Amino acid sequence: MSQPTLRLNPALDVEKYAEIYARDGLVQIPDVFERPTAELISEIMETSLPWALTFLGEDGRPVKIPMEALQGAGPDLKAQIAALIQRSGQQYGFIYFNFGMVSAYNAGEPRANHPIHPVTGFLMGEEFAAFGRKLTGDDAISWADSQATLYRPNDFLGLHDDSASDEVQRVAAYTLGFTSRWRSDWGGQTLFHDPDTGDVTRGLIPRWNTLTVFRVPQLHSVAPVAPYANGARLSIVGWFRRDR
Ligand SMILES: O=C(O)CCC(=O)C(=O)O
Ligand SMILES: [Fe+2]
Repeated sequence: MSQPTLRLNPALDVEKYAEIYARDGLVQIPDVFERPTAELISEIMETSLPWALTFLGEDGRPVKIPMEALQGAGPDLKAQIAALIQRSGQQYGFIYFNFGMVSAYNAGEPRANHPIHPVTGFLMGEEFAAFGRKLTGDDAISWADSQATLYRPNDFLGLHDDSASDEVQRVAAYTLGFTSRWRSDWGGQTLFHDPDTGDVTRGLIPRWNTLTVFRVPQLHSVAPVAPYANGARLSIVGWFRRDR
């Protein structure tokens, strides 16, 4: 069977979406890939990524625990997670599964010919950067980084604004949704917060084959996935960047 071409859906009306981005600093683009391409990426995410549980550690750095190590994990991990949840009420915190696509791509892991690498390469490449420039109007965008994320019931990403640093210069955040079935009371929405009132100005349900792009810095979070959610929230997330 021949592989579908990795490219954005040629039918996308980028000018139309650029107007929305300029007006709102946030735009959602459905059918971002042609269906066979989206199905291929979905299948890779559902079946073959070596996920690691990641959460913000006490020292402010992410802790990462490979999925297979979780089976045998004992009370120590449970205590670490309980402490993270406790801290997240006072300060920034998160817990979800991830797979760092760019570092894996550069290191040839989990193996050199893993099917996710062409996806990472596509997102790092010129077609996606050019799309980012056209969409945001920022000509300095030179590439996009990426990580795959999986949220189970109770996973969350606390309030933050994606502020850039000198080494990591973020123009806009993007998420590529690959959640195929979601109920609107299952949580997991990407939430945008009014900094003055705390009201949620937008709450975007997890979707499939949908690209969301938003200007940063901008306050946002991922709502905790409901304990009774019957599924996982899958996406690829990253930033259009101007460093490099
Ligand atoms: O998954 C999302 O909807 C947002 C992710 C995000 O905000 C981040 O990774 O910084
Ligand atoms: Fe973010």
